[in-house]
Amino acid sequence: MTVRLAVTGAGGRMGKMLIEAIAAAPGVELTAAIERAGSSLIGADAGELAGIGKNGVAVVSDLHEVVEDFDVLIDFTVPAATVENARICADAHKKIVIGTTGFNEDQKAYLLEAKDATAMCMSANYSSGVNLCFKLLESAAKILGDDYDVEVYEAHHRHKIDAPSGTALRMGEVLACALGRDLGKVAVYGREGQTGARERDTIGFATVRGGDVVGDHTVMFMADGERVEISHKASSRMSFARGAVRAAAWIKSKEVGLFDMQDVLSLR
Ligand SMILES: NC(=O)C1=CN([C@@H]2O[C@H](COP(=O)(O)OP(=O)(O)OC[C@H]3O[C@@H](n4cnc5c(N)ncnc54)[C@H](OP(=O)(O)O)[C@@H]3O)[C@@H](O)[C@H]2O)C=CC1
Ligand SMILES: O=C(O)C1=N[C@H](C(=O)O)C[C@H](O)C1
Repeated sequence: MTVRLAVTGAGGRMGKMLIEAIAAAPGVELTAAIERAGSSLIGADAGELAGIGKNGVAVVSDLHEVVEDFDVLIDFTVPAATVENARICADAHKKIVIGTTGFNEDQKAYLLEAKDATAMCMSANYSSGVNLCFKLLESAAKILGDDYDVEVYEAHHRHKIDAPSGTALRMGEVLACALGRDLGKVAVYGREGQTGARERDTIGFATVRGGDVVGDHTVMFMADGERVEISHKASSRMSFARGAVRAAAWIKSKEVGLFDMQDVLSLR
């Protein structure tokens, strides 16, 4: 049976890409598109908005209005909006795929609670390539161990509002877990001034913002005499959108619980 999908943030960079990806994927259809109240896009045709021609789905401003019209919501917006949308989905027992990054601790705790009421998939990155990198990083960290200094670099477009990227932070978590460290204690978010020599167990993060960079991530494992780098470079948001649509089709059959793209790709 066709899985009915809704997209919040329909006019955003990822929203438009998701509408296009849904139109191209088998077994799914777009049945609702939502933008923020007051947006000039309310009432527009979602297909036209995404540049793929009319699809007959009008953009609305209130998720409640269309909550019975879809099976799974795909949400790539901002943290406050995602938390509110997750609450509405949990109350209505609708599944949700979350791509938004930059949540604070309270927002994360709230989302963790919502998993008891519905099935949620939450990933900082829905591309298959990045999810492969998470596995490679785990292996590399276990094999290279404490003899190598580990640092995470990321670059994104000038419009990105959170830093480090959700993907970089997830990479940090994967590395810390594989190395038996607590990321909260060992993370260093940028360096400036008289920092002193690098402390052995730290995991550093470096952030670059500018232009139209879709998303670059590199983890460096550095020792005396050699360096290993594991890199991913996204050149189109379609890689994220296809993954999120795949996750939405996958999560339709789940009842409750919190999942991520590693579950969808059977990488656990
Ligand atoms: N997990 C993954 O694979 C990926 C995650 N992301 C994440 O997805 C999120 C969105 O990225 P991107 O599409 O580039 O961002 P955009 O700014 O292009 O899109 C965000 C959308 O959310 C809407 N929005 C903003 N504030 C609110 C609000 N308060 N209530 C309802 N809607 C709101 C915006 O509307 P308006 O324009 O009117 O403000 C816009 O349509 C980011 O957190 C980003 O990090 C991005 C790519 C991949
Ligand atoms: O904001 C973006 O653009 C992206 N955000 C995600 C993140 O924060 O990791 C994923 C991707 O790199 C693009």
